[in-house]
Amino acid sequence: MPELNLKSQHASSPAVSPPPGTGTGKPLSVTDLRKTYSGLTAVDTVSMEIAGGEFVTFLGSSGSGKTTTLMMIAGFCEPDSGSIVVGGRDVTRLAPQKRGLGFVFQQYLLFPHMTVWENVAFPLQLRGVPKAELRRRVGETLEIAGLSAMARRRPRELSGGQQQRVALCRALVYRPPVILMDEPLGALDKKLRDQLQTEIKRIQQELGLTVIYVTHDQEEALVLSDRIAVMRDGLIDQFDTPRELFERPRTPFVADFLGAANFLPGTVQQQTSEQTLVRLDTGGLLNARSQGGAEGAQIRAAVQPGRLRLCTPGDGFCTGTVETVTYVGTLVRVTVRPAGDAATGLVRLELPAGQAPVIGEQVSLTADPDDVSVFAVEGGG
Ligand SMILES: Nc1ncnc2c1ncn2[C@@H]1O[C@H](COP(=O)(O)OP(=O)(O)OP(=O)(O)O)[C@@H](O)[C@H]1O
Repeated sequence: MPELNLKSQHASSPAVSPPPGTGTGKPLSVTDLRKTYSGLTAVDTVSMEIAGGEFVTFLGSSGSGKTTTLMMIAGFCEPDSGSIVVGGRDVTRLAPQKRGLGFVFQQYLLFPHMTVWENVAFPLQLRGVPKAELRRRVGETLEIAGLSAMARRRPRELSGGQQQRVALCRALVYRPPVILMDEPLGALDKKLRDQLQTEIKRIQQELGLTVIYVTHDQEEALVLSDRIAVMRDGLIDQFDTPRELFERPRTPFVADFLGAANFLPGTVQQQTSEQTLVRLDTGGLLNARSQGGAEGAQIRAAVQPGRLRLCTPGDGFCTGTVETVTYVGTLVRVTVRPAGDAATGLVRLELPAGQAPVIGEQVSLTADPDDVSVFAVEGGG
């Protein structure tokens, strides 16, 4: 893929000058959106406010309601109730083509008999854009996506990644106020995905687009998004920045889905307004910043593998024996069998490779209270 020099252009003049009033993404708000399919609730009162120019991702496991929510915003699926407002205009009952939104799906849906140029020009022709204007816009859009040299090719003469970029161009070319993308990189291999993620993010920032993106890939969501809505069973568990989701997960599901957290069982020993002191089932004491409930309440303390550290014996909240050590580039993944409680299970750590312990070594573990979240155990006092 040709390296685009959008960064340097960004400071002075954007690579594409957005037509007045249409180039920058518009805000979007969704209120109490709900959809059921013969008794099954696919989306359950989803509400959110998205700012103009924001990149928002719906992240969740299969069947959590991501696509249904996106399709309701797009207009391809009628909500049972709720409303959708784009740039101050209520579009809830409008046909998809009247909402003026752009779409990019996993299937590229390019016209096979048309060239790249013709595919990208198509939405402008539909809208009756004058020829000179059309030529300028198609040319600019292809350039942004690094496709100018391929304008005369047909889709079958392109790689999967190139075809997906054409699909992206087709959505970008008429500068919609919001672009909706449903797993657009789902069919591509990892390397191409990484490349295109960078391209999508760069173009989005360059043009100030509002993007709503659907994926079940946590890493992709973290790389691309200003904010992520983590969905489960048709509801948004948490809608926050990647950092907040990672550092302050509000539910065990978010802690687990975002970072494959360790969950350590214990009881609240002392609760102050600032901290929770937890007596772990393994015997040690662990401080957490978040609220854990009344003293004696059963909880689970969640901490991400990358936030655990090795420490000198006696300083940590738990000791244990190293069971596995796996090198992953500059990091090492370590599992530790904690002493004191067989039910706690293995604790997973991610350490800089230079700090790797050896299998069989006795280690002590510690964590900063800011990195520990505490969740009540349902029915647990
Ligand atoms: N047309 C339909 N008819 C009946 N049930 C549907 C229909 N579309 C979706 N569902 C159901 O609604 C729920 C949410 O589906 P949805 O496709 O929104 O989930 P998703 O999070 O996008 O999943 P995936 O990642 O697998 O695409 C699922 O239980 C699904 O089976």
